[in-house]
Amino acid sequence: MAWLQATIHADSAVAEKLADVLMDVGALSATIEDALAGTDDEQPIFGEPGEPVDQLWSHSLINSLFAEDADVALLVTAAANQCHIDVPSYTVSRVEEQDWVRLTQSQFDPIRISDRLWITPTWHTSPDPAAINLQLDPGLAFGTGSHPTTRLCLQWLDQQIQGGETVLDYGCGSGILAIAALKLGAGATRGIDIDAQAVRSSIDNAQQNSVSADFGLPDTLLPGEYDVVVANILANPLRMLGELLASHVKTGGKIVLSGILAEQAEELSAIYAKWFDMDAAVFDEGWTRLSGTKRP
Ligand SMILES: C[S@@+](CC[C@H](N)C(=O)[O-])C[C@H]1O[C@@H](n2cnc3c(N)ncnc32)[C@H](O)[C@@H]1O
Repeated sequence: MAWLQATIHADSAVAEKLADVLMDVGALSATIEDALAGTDDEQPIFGEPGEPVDQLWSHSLINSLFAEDADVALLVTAAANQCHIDVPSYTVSRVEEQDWVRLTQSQFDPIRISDRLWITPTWHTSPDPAAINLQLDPGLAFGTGSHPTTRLCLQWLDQQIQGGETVLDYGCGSGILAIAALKLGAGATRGIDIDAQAVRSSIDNAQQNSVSADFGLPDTLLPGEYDVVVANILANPLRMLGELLASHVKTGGKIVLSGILAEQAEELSAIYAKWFDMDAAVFDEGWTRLSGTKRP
């Protein structure tokens, strides 16, 4: 089996509408990308939870798949007519069927966090069987270890967990931080997420790694103080959650915050300095980790 893929150059003002109409006229899929991705002129677009992104790239490409026997020229023309635009320039190529599972798996290699900590997909053998190995597959929840925000937190846990600490992972996603903390020797660990799918993924991933942590939605979090609270969420929720997160850290305990862009670090650090003696920020690929020690 094979498909036809049309790569369509679209004016950003109509790209979204054109992609929708392509689906209406018979495309099997239509995704919009930055036409300049991978070049010096690529345009990063950042979104925050609760702040919808209404921005599109200035030059967009629509990649649209059609059945092998579809008349792509006819369908693209019909879609352009419905959008009241000239037929855009496009190319058509043939996409052969592949072993998609194998292809996807080949894109995820084991990730080295430190000499002693690796994140390894279940279909790989661990590069260092003597190391602490988290077995984690890409799934429906954020947190495979490949993103700098997660890596920054994993590095902190790797360097700071001594053994026996209680840890709260707020915004647990795949559960990667809670699971890593346990594997590194932490004691009772709790993970919280607003997304029920993330809570389910965390429970599955903990089982996969033979560790036991409690995961739940925010309303399951009882008052109580932890030695460490780690939250890789994004600046906007972290601004609002300061009081709550601080209330869950013991005096002398640690807060670890990630998901913060470098330019947001100073402002976030000032907010959390209300409760914590803040450490110097650590940066990775434009992202920041903040940490601090709770004052009495
Ligand atoms: C960037 S992911 C981090 C996942 C994982 N902890 C990691 O480090 O890779 C952020 C997670 O926080 C969750 N989240 C966002 N806002 C939240 C909130 N207000 N309360 C709890 N969880 C939240 C999201 O659903 C998402 O799973």
